Amino acid sequence: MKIGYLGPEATFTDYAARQLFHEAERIPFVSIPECMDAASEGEIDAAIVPLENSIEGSVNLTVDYLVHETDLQIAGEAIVPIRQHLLVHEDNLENWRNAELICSHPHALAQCHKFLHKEFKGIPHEHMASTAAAAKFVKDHPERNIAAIANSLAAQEYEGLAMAQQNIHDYSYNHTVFAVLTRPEKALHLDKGEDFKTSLMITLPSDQAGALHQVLSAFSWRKLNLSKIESRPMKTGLGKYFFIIDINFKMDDVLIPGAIAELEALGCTVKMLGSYSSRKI
Ligand SMILES: O=C(O)C(=O)Cc1ccccc1
Repeated sequence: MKIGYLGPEATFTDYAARQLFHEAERIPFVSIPECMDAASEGEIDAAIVPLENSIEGSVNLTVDYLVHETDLQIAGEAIVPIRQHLLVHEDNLENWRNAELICSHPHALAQCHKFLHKEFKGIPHEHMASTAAAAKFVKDHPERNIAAIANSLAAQEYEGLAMAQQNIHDYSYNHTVFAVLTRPEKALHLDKGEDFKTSLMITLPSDQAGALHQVLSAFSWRKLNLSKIESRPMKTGLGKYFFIIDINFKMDDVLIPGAIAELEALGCTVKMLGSYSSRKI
């Protein structure tokens, strides 16, 4: 089995992939869209990508690409604790406080905002495609006093890096949800998690007073508990949004199909994004 992930080696996504698929061939991709395209085109069996973070919220690139650009479905999710560290080239270890540039994935930089504000006020940040891409960049440029924010796996994998500061994330409860995405027809066996979820993308009929209220009541009177409701721009004009709704319930024959039929009768369009189990790793 071939599993694609946001690379290079030693990203948090790679860590999630290693935990979820012990035997699989893991293939790194330089960006989330490239990884998802490879899954859509059948080059890989599944794509693992970050979906949501407890500090920063949804990974919009993943959500938008999933909804607008692919027909992939969520086959499972894994919740991973995130610990961020400051990595420098070992030649610069003594001098890490004078680093002239801090690079990482935008979410990692945001998760360490207080630390960066305290230790590196006024020092520029450079956004990279992933934390491990930043770690590799620092490893490849020993002549520059620069630092990466990345995980301990990256500190081990990229020889020449040293951990200047450990656990620099601002909040101890820092978790990311990684999604396993597959083509709809692909049956993928994943170890069952503790919880089940069903995710829907819903667009409301335009200019109808109380439409969102009616949508929510379709779930409410069926006692379908929602764990997320989020709006994202349709990208077709200002003020046009769709909703992502997560139901804490596995797809069944009665309740969820009934709710979907009710929403469609209200004039909503509904797209199933997946019904899957959620695991903590
Ligand atoms: O960049 C990585 O390592 C990723 O896997 C994406 C990410 C970035 C920050 C927190 C969690 C996941």
